[in-house]
Amino acid sequence: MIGAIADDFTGATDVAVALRRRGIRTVLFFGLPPAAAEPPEHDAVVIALKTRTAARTDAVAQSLAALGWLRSRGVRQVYVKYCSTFDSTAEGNIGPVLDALADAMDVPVVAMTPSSPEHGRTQDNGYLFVGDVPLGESHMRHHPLTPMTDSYLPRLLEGQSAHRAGVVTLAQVRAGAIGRRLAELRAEGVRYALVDAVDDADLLTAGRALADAPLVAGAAGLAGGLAAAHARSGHDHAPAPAPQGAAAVLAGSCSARTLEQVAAMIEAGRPAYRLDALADQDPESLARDALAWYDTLDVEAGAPLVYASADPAALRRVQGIVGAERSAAILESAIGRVAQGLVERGVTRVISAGGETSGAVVSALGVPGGMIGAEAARGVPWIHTASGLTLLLKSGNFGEPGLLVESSR
Ligand SMILES: Nc1ncnc2c1ncn2[C@@H]1O[C@H](COP(=O)(O)OP(=O)(O)O)[C@@H](O)[C@H]1O
Ligand SMILES: O=C(O)[C@@H](O)C(=O)COP(=O)(O)O
Repeated sequence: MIGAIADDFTGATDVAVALRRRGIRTVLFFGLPPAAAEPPEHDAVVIALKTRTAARTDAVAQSLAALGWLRSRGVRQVYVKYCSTFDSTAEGNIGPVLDALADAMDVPVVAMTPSSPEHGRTQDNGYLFVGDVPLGESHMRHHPLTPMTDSYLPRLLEGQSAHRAGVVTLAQVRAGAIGRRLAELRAEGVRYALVDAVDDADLLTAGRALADAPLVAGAAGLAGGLAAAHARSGHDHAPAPAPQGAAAVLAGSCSARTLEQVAAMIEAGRPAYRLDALADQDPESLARDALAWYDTLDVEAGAPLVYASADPAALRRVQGIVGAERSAAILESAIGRVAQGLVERGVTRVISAGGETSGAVVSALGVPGGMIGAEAARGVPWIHTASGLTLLLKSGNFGEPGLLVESSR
């Protein structure tokens, strides 16, 4: 059985659906599952944590607790899911969490890659690319919480870890030499092996080579490679019907793709309300005003959008005046409260854009987990919860420009 520990909620849905696509029955928990949790029959568990930007000690403690839960359930392989754009700060948590898990599991070498070619993320010679652009020159340099300005993965990881990092080159991957290279790195005392992968075939090769590794890390791409190696069936599941019910969209991502999707909602004439942390720094009153606006809407107007998303210039202005962490915390808290208010008013389909934002929404709604349903976009599945709510937690950069409009019809 595979057990994945994801550092944010959208990443968790992304890795869960990568497993499910290969016929692996996957249960998703938001937060640490209770000790006595009895999920339906499954082959994989994904535990969604909100540790990407948490304090280090907290991120490590939560990840170790998740490891303990997974081990108590007999998990054979642990997968640490981080972002395909390696989102983290210099004080970030990818290194410390991996250090702690590898120590706890006594694993000498951990292979990993953020490569996810279907989303345009590829790793070559240890450098991460977003499309044709090195990560540090991509739009990720403007991220509100984890601006990425370096593209060389071993340096990024070593900056956060007590251990050294090396590369398994594309030539070694394609020559079937991953195992040999891992043994070499281990002999040199290098703990982390960043595996080059520029297409899906490379990820399948890596998945086969790592099928028995106790601890592996990366984005959803390599999890898909491992899933293929463990697959119950080689086929995608038949698409389930898209959910129905009153919908609302909440957007807190400032990623380039989300900005396009927010603009598409506004262009489509959907009612849209902007949460402005410059005008009001009290999450409670921000949310109260947004809900008062919602109460005036005509149901015929279509599913509404409540958003904080801002372009890089507007974001810099807010962060300069209110502070980056403070403005993010205010807006996440406000969006969580809006989500609660919307559900109290009868919304049953909650669509949320952004990883941190989705964590805030799901936590405010108190949803313990769910089953993975149809994909509204690649890596963006509907999540069916026991309470009857359906959730779409969209990674900031995922989905076509029309995704928010279409999923909320
Ligand atoms: N206008 C804004 N000013 C300051 N921070 C913002 C603004 N809009 C959103 N944020 C914050 O930016 C962060 C975006 O992160 P996240 O939701 O993870 O998006 P992504 O998936 O694109 O990384 C959130 O913490 C959110 O509250
Ligand atoms: O790996 C990815 O790109 C996603 O699964 C993911 O983690 C995205 O995070 P957010 O952009 O913060 O939603």
